[in-house]
Amino acid sequence: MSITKFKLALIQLAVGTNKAENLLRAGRFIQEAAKKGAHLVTLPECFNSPYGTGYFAEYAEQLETGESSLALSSAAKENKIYLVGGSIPEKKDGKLYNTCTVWGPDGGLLAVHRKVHLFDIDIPGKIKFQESETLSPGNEFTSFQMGDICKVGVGICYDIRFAEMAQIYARNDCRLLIYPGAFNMTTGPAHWELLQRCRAVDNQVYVATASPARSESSSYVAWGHSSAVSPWGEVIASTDEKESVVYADIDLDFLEQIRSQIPITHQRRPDMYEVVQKKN
Ligand SMILES: NC(=O)CCC(=O)C(=O)O
Repeated sequence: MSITKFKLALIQLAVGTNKAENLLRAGRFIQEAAKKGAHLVTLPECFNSPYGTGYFAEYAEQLETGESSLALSSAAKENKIYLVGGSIPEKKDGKLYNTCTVWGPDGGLLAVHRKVHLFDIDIPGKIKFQESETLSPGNEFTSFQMGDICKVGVGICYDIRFAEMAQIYARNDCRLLIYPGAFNMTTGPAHWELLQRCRAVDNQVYVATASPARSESSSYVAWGHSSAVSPWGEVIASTDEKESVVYADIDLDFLEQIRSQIPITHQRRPDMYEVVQKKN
């Protein structure tokens, strides 16, 4: 019989300018989460580097040889967990990406997600951010199979705003969507929880986010509030802005119950509308 319940840990890491220290801290929290029974652990967006276009080139690594990949692979293996490695600035073929790697309990690389939707916004007097000044977008959807438990879809931060991507993951059998992310002090209070609850209710899936902890002295001040939301749209675990680990119990029987009670999957009208996946 396959497992239908497991513990998810979301590490809201205090990320600083010292990469080695970021990796060490992440390793310690991963170990703590595994000891507390987490089967799947997630780090935040840009967990090895401060988040900002001025930092990406300096902190970027190649996935095959980088110290962050090595640290994540070892942490997954030593703690026998599935690990969504937040994201890091990646250098590949002369370009930079915002990239999430996923590791299995044997330390093997299970999936690579390069942020598909770059965070380019301009809210006058509040925040202007242009990831595309230095980063290139990824061009693939990314999911991974967590043993025989469930399939998990991966997006990075701004990706959560694109409902079609979540719909495609759900249609492809993902029951949990994970978004390492770093919303800010303008869009965070307005949209962070709302978007997670929307993606969860629309698709009847669990949705989880992991943010860096807030640092008022950073050039980009993160909102924090790493959370998990159930397919009912309820926030089942969350935190404030400080460094912490959020634990959530994922219950796939509950998810199936909701899907059978409100069977929207079978009630769609493809004769009237359709979301089409054009790439893998
Ligand atoms: N790092 C990001 O993609 C930030 C996204 C964000 O803050 C938003 O409002 O969307």
